[in-house]
Amino acid sequence: MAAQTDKYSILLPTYNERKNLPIITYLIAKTFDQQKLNWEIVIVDDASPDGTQDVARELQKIYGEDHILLKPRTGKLGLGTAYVHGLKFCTGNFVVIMDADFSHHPKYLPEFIKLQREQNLDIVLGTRYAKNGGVYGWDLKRKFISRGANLFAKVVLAPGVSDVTGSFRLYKKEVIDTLMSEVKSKGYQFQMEIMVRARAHGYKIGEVPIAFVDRLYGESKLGMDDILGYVKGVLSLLFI
Ligand SMILES: Nc1nc2c(ncn2[C@@H]2O[C@H](COP(=O)(O)OP(=O)(O)O[C@H]3O[C@H](CO)[C@@H](O)[C@H](O)[C@@H]3O)[C@@H](O)[C@H]2O)c(=O)[nH]1
Ligand SMILES: [Mg+2]
Repeated sequence: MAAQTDKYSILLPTYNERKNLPIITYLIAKTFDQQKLNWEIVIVDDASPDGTQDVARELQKIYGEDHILLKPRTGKLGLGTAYVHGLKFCTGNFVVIMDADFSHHPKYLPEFIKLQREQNLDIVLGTRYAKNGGVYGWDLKRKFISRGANLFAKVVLAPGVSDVTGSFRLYKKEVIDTLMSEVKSKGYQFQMEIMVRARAHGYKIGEVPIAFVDRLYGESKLGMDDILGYVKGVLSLLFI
């Protein structure tokens, strides 16, 4: 049931997203305003040298400090802890986690919300690996690693979802609070661990196919250590 008091907190971790932040904010604001839904964006910026925080402060003037919350940290402390930090400031009863670089396009948000409401889901995840989903802009190596990571987790842990490493997700607030308090990993296996724990809780999960488009500039820092960390992470979850 859709409640008048529903509020959506969009948790946006940023590192050098000065160019992307204004447009992504505009599209998120437009989406929620059109649907007459309460929203806020919680920006967790890790002292980006490109001036992302100056842009965030400008956006606060335009949209209001009740809509744009800036919760910076003093250095680049990583994505996993950025979520933990940002979550403390979310006041909505739903939390959306997404990237700020347009790999996760706001155009999918209405579908996430609709599906959640229809089935009273605990989690809705964006999947690249179901019909009508996809990945664009990655080289073969990164595609292979991502597919391999998902297949490995599927075979070993049977998480029951088609994309365990993606991070475009909508959660009920109490659900993400619970999961975050349990999750141990901080690296690339973070998203996977969340889904495995969600399954262990028996949470109701739905999927929306998304096209993941890689950012135009910069490159991923994914390396051999991350891959080994991921494999260890999957195996360590065998006995939760
Ligand atoms: N605050 C903060 N934000 C960060 C940091 N590192 C990255 N970010 C922000 O987190 C988002 C994702 O970072 P990317 O560097 O663009 O990640 P990616 O390589 O495209 O990886 C994506 O796909 C993976 C799965 O295939 C996902 O696991 C990952 O979360 C992300 O969605 C962006 O909004 C970026 O600005 C950090 O240390 N601190
Ligand atoms: Mg990216």
